[in-house]
Amino acid sequence: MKDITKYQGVIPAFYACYDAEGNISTEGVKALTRHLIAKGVKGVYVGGSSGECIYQHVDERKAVLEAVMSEAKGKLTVIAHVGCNNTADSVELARHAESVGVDAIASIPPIYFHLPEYAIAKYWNDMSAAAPNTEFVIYNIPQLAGTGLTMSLLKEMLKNPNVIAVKNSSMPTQDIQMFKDAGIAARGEGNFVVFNGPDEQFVSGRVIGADGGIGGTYAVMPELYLAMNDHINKGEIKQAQEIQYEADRIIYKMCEAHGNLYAVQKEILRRMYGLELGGVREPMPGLIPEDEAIVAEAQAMIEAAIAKL
Ligand SMILES: CC(=O)N[C@H](C=O)[C@@H](O)[C@H](O)[C@H](O)CO
Ligand SMILES: CC(=O)C(=O)O
Repeated sequence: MKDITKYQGVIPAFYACYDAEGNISTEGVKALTRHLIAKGVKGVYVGGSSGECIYQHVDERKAVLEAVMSEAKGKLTVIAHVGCNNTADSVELARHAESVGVDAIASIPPIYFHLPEYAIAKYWNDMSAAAPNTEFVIYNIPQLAGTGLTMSLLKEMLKNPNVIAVKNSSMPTQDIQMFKDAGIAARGEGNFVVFNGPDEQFVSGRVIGADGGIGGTYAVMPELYLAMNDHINKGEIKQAQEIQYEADRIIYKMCEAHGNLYAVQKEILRRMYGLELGGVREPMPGLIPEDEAIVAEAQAMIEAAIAKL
């Protein structure tokens, strides 16, 4: 039996942390890691979409993961997203992730070219072979990757015993149940995990069977997701739903800015906790002066929602 309890809970997607010049700030990475440990989250998902992985070099991604591990080892479940869109770099990151002791590696499928399933499976399995003692999480995010996880591809991947989970960011919550059923059919109850992706439906995802969630807005308001998760564990759906509605309104507010959602969230963390995590890398749009009111309003909404818990 695998130990899947380490994946059951609230796992914030880690934000890219930059200094004033836009270089990786390992100090920022460490500070954000300590901040999330203090908030009581289950783990972190490093180097995914929120980590701006597609805009970072291999060496930068290694430095980020090493800085996370220096604070998180033994305290958090660490899942390292290692996909780079070419096999060689992804394999290098997978090997590195295992060497620093992560719990799992994860990857999106190759993006841009729509490759056949056998090529996607080989891409993932090559990474997994470079981290043979590390569990593997399939990241399904069809609206951004341009390729969706099919049942035949999942079944092919389930032949690899390291494949422990799907992080599902597609919008139909029924996909969670479908992937989980297939995983359990292959591995047995308690041996396969599905993570909820869309934060806006964390409660629905958990209710239909997601074991936990990995999300891009957890780090800015972990209290809300931790409370939703606790309510769901106790069967208190109405209370969980009320917090979900608040979280969704906050997300919609943050998305009104000209600047990218991650830029908004990092600015809110700076204002609330003094965390200096920088902006976002171009071509993602940064904050502009007109975003001030939206940032302030979103921060006030977060503070009010936390105060109500
Ligand atoms: C499309 C996308 O980026 N999805 C993320 C991961 O699943 C979510 O966590 C979103 O960041 C979140 O739901 C806000 O829209
Ligand atoms: C949101 C998320 O899961 C990611 O950053 O990849």
